[in-house]
Amino acid sequence: MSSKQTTSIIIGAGQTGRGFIAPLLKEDEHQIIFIDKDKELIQTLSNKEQYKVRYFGDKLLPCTVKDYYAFLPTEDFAITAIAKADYIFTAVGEEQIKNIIPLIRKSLEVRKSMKIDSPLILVTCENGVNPKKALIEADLNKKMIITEGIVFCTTLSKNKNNLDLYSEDFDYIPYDVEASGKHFNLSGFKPISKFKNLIERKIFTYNCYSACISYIGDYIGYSNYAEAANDKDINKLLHLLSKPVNQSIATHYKVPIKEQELFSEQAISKFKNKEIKDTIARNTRDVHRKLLPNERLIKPLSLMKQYKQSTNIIELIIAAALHFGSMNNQWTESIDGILKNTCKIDSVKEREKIIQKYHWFQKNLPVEVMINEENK
Ligand SMILES: NC(=O)c1ccc[n+]([C@@H]2O[C@H](COP(=O)([O-])OP(=O)(O)OC[C@H]3O[C@@H](n4cnc5c(N)ncnc54)[C@H](O)[C@@H]3O)[C@@H](O)[C@H]2O)c1
Ligand SMILES: O=P(O)(O)OC[C@@H](O)[C@@H](O)[C@H](O)[C@H](O)CO
Repeated sequence: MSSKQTTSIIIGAGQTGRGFIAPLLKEDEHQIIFIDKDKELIQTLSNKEQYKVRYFGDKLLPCTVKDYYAFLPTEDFAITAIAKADYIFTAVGEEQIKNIIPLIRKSLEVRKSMKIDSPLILVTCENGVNPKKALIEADLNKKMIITEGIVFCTTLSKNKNNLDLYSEDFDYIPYDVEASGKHFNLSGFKPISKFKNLIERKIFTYNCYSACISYIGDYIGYSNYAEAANDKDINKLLHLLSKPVNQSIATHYKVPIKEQELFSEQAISKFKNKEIKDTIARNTRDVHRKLLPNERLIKPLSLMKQYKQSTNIIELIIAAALHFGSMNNQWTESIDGILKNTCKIDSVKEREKIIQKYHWFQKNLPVEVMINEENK
């Protein structure tokens, strides 16, 4: 296909795949092949032959990504390309990982028939505490190296019809070196030991705050994410939320409190940065996923309980997420049913506490009043 040294497949040619992972892979070394289930996107990528990634604040020169191929997962070219590849990076969303298994299985069979002995390396680049789980359960780790990366970088596309994107200037993806069993010889990828701790801290700090900003921001009426993050009441909430988040995370993951506080401050200052034109809509997406027990809201709640921290504010954010789901017709069950069956909160008393706050949102109570209630 090409004379470049390394063939790298990016499954998921959306914001992160196209705008963050592709520019990280050095153009002169990597033959990039995008695989995406969106037919229109694949057609546009193939027709336009190149696109630009600009950087928030416009202080850096844009990067042009070109000389790539783009296929649908159903095309034979996709199977052959994966069969011959060195690396696969996924950026499809954690819940979509299970759907790429048949494609990878077929490709591994073809790889075997081609007698390619070198190991195929897959790095998930998804938000979530265990994105590789479905791949391991499908036993794919016996035939390839599977590891996880963390995406700290925000990358946004304007709309579906425009390939160009805006991204933060982030030059690496931390990856789990223990799971991969080796250091990759890849610039842009940084080996991390005790990776599970870092990915969990990231989801329970950064993404927990992002849920606070976006679900409360949506309730107040914001559509611009940074504007919501700078709102006076949301700031107060972030301040109140960060205390139990930092205490419980520092204790649970055995990191110095100062280190966790710095991590937390970095998250808040990123989200308040008005140069990053993020939207409330992108951050509120998939509310059901965000309410799962191992996710950004329920897991911090259980850590706070475990380490005897105040749970008032996180309960309020959970209530805001439930309210968002109701307003957007996301539930077929009662709120109690969601708390019991999706969030897996067994205690009736605890569910009642959250439902009471959910009613505050249903009654349109001002956020300031809710904060005062919580601080009584
Ligand atoms: N965009 C960001 O700023 C950002 C930041 C941190 C983490 N992430 C994470 O990166 C991942 C991707 O997010 P995104 O923002 O790029 O989403 P996105 O919706 O922009 O892109 C996802 C792409 O994956 C494709 N896709 C979905 N299922 C597929 C499948 N089964 N086979 C092939 N293609 C499939 C979609 O068609 C889409 O083009 C998510 O896990 C997200 O949480 C994104
Ligand atoms: O991508 P999601 O839907 O899991 O979460 C939305 C945001 O919280 C997320 O994309 C953050 O902006 C990103 O993880 C940077 O911290």
